[in-house]
Amino acid sequence: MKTLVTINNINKIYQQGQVNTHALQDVSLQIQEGEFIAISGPSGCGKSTLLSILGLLDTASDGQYVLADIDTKTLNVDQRSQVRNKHIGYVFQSFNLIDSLTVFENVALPLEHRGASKKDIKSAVEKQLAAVNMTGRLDHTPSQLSGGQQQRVAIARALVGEPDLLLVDEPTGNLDSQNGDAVMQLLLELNRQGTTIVMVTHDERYSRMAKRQIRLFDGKVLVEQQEAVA
Ligand SMILES: Nc1ncnc2c1ncn2[C@@H]1O[C@H](COP(=O)(O)OP(=O)(O)OP(=O)(O)O)[C@@H](O)[C@H]1O
Repeated sequence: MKTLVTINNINKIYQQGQVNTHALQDVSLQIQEGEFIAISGPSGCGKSTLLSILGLLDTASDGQYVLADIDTKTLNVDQRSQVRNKHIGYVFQSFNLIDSLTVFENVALPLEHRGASKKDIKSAVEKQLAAVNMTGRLDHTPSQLSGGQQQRVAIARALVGEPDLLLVDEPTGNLDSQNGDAVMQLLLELNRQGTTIVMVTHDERYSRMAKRQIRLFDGKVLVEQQEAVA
């Protein structure tokens, strides 16, 4: 299996006035293609910080992050957003869909940023919405959808550019248990089809479904468990 992510001794220190918060302390991690990793741990332990660094939404204070053989330290701002657009899909707890756009337009956004043709956008968006079982809602706006449906559209948007890595932050956090279960089943199915997933979750039930579980505590990796390969 190919290594997709290597992080070595990542530290993240937030500075706010006189106060320094050491949110991540010497975290090292390798992610292979095809893995499904759940990151859990108590509130404030650094889960979202780690995910934002993996997603190139934030930078580490020090340490190394290599994504798809690219040393991210060498990237300027434009290159970072290009690498993010090409290699990463990000799903937020609060969906982050744009309500003035339709479902189709929301999912099309990453491809429009890449300058893809209208024809390619149409076929990729329709394929992705079918994969999350949201065909038939193309012209709705997000506010006309249930929370579970909005999260499925957000997953379609994250996957439409065929990223190498899907990062999901508390994907079920704003959903009732039925919709949460459905989103989790969708993520498991996407992983079975080959998508590499890193998911932050508070929910033990969901973290146990991942093949590999990482527990953070006070910004450090506390325990790591991996499902035995039969
Ligand atoms: N922008 C910021 N500025 C200052 N401190 C921050 C910032 N973001 C996070 N922190 C601090 O860094 C630590 C880790 O925060 P983080 O959001 O990564 O935790 P978390 O495990 O995702 O928490 P939760 O489960 O509550 O979402 C916390 O102490 C938090 O207060």
